[in-house]
Amino acid sequence: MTTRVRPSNKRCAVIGGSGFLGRHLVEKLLDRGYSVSVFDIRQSYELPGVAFHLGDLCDKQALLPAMKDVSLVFHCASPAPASDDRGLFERVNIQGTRIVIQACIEAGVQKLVLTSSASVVFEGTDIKNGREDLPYAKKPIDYYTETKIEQEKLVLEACDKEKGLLTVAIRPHGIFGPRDPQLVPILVDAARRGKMKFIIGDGTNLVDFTFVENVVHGHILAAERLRPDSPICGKPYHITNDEPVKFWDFMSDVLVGLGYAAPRYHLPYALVYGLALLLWLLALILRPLVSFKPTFTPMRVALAGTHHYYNCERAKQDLGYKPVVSLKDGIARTVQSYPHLRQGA
Ligand SMILES: NC(=O)C1=CN([C@@H]2O[C@H](COP(=O)(O)OP(=O)(O)OC[C@H]3O[C@@H](n4cnc5c(N)ncnc54)[C@H](O)[C@@H]3O)[C@@H](O)[C@H]2O)C=CC1
Ligand SMILES: CC(C)=CCC[C@@H](C)[C@H]1CC[C@H]2C3=C(CC[C@]12C)[C@@]1(C)CCC(=O)C[C@@H]1CC3
Repeated sequence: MTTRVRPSNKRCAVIGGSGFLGRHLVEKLLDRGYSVSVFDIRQSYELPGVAFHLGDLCDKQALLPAMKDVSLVFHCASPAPASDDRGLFERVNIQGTRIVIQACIEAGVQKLVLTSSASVVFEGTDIKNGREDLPYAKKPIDYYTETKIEQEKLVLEACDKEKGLLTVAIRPHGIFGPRDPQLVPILVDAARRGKMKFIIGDGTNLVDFTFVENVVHGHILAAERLRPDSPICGKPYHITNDEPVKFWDFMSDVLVGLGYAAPRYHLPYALVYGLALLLWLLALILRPLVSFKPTFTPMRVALAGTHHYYNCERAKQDLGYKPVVSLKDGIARTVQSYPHLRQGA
């Protein structure tokens, strides 16, 4: 008779562990005494106690060694939203996630925690205090969102106590913090090119921006509370800073903190959205001839000009979640961490 070795509770794998969120998650898991395998297409750092497995998550044979003797898998890999590559999003976020689930089952993994996104319910119009029971976006605003929806459905539907795989999805929103490759660098690049003088709309729209350590905290709570008898199995959870802020106040705080001027002049939302749509279409048509990436994509304009903030009461109730870093401290720590992006640097 063969006895199956039950994977140790403190052994986990982070798919996408070389990324912004993934690396913060790995660091916190190590602090908490986990041993960690990272699976990613690239290795962006080295840390004692972390075993790197390089490969594409669409390749099950490459994934399996990273899941050996692992009881818990975090899946936080995705192509960057800015890539706007439909084929890539479908391959990685949909087909790849199916493969991740199959690999978890084959490897005897007991828990799978997906990093989804609160944007799975966002269609470009206001969301105020949105709860998890809002329907998925029927008209997702871009391919990234479209495939994040399918990815979340796949993972939550895979929750099967009989088969021994428990799943949960974390839906963060607007993650920011040290080493973020997206929000602050894109913002500073736009400011340096003189494109951050304008406020889109009246500037009163409230949005969630979530400090990365709060997102990590939500993931770890979910992983540790995920048990066959817990109410969290197969459910999505909003994880935010629980401090909705005016989009343009947040942008101004980051810009001013880095020595740039805050945006001042107002432009009508509909005009900017229309222009962004036109530019996006133009870029699509001209793609075979010239490649240019507009800074103000329809998705970014929609995010900059509408309310989108989410209620995280369910995470508080079921996970015992409470943000560990305030927005003010998060912004201060973020600004401090980018000396090379300061005005004049
Ligand atoms: N940054 C944000 O504001 C938000 C991010 N999310 C989600 O959080 C997760 C992490 O995002 P970030 O850390 O911001 O992105 P990131 O781009 O820094 O990290 C993603 C990682 O996934 C890896 N990856 C991509 N394709 C892969 C593949 N085929 N096989 C293996 N690894 C692959 C990349 O190499 C990268 O290291 C993603 O699932 C994203 O959808 C959700 C809400 C907001
Ligand atoms: C229009 C403008 C002022 C752009 C500069 C900032 C933007 C780059 C960010 C503002 C909100 C951010 C955001 C995301 C990416 C970066 C921003 C557009 C996400 C799309 C990342 C992936 C998600 O799942 C949702 C995020 C929502 C907020």
